[in-house]
Amino acid sequence: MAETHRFSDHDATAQAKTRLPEWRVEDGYLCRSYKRKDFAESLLSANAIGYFAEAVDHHPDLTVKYGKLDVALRTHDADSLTEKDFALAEKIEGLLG
Ligand SMILES: C[C@H](O)[C@H](O)[C@H]1CNC2=NC(N)=NC(=O)C2=N1
Repeated sequence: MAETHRFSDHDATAQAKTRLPEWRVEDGYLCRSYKRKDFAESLLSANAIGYFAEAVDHHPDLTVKYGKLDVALRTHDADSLTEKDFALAEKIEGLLG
């Protein structure tokens, strides 16, 4: 099944480059930082991501800062990056990018 395909670091980096040019693969996580106006906007964006994450039962690490939201995705069940991470990152990008 496509969703359980484990991407090697090399393939994940290639996927990110073509599908999600603003994202990077770092320490086994698919990551992006979004600039926001202030803390309230970072928190609002984190909540919007949370809504999607619950809907697909896949949960990014979110770090809410003043003016910045850090997003990091990994499929812990597979101990790897998988299609689930890229699919959710694309949804997040459509929402916040
Ligand atoms: C049982 C449940 O579906 C799993 O524990 C899900 C929940 N959310 C998850 N989120 C992330 N990021 N990785 C996972 O492997 C994961 N597993």
